[in-house]
Amino acid sequence: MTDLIPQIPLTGFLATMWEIQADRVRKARREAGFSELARGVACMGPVLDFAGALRRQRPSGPVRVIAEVKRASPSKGPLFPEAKAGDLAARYEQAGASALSILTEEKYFLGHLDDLQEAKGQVSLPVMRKDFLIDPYQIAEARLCGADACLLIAAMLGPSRLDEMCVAALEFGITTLIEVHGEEDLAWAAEAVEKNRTRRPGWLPVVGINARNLATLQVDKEQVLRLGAALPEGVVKVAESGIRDESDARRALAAGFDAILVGEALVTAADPGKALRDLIGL
Ligand SMILES: O=P(O)(O)OC[C@@H](O)[C@@H](O)c1c[nH]c2ccccc12
Repeated sequence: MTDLIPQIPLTGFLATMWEIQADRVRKARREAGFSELARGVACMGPVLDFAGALRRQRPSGPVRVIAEVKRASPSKGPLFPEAKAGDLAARYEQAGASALSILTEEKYFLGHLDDLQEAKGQVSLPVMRKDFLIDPYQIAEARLCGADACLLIAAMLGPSRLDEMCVAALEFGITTLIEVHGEEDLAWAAEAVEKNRTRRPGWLPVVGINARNLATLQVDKEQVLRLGAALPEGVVKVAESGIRDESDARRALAAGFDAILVGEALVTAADPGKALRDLIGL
């Protein structure tokens, strides 16, 4: 897969982001080719079990939280621009996070791949690269920077590219969090999950429902609860975006989600560790 053209028509923020990512991949490839990266990946140690860390063992168990390092967002602007990824990651771990999400997108989220490496060096939790990944090259990059998992946005990739990215992730030994927002991309995700299960029996899929539509950046919290019920069986279910307090977390749990992904409410709190502890109810 060397072409960097969207497989499906993209609008709004997703279209803008595709162009930015395609540029980044072209530039990065000039510095280090794909085969060079793949060789590096082959020398990496084992990954941590991101999916297993999120699955709730009993229905009454505490909510699993993926705590996010996010300096800024396209909708709100700067949130915690001076955040140190390693420090924040360590505070999240101490406060009881089950896994971490590290935004590596530079232009709108003020993240960097170095943040991933820095966070990974400070914690023993599974860490996910959160970005708008469009090419297997970026999955190899994630793995080389210590990621145990990476985000795949179904509405950005379309069905066949999503599947190709899943194959690359399996190859590089990294877990995927497949993110959906609506019914169409949910169907693509379900298809990709089924194919991957055939490729790797026993593979535990992780699917996230994002309350935010990434083309328009609008949030619809009810949509998450509705679509949660439509997720296939045997999938680790993650509710993403707009979760601010314990009542939001409780609603996600009641709707059958295993885990929640929280960024803004933590990074904008005076004490992110305390905000996380309150959310988990420890
Ligand atoms: O900051 P919030 O509202 O708690 O949301 C976190 C996370 O869900 C959000 O950052 C996110 C979800 N999907 C994404 C895709 C790309 C970038 C960011 C995201």
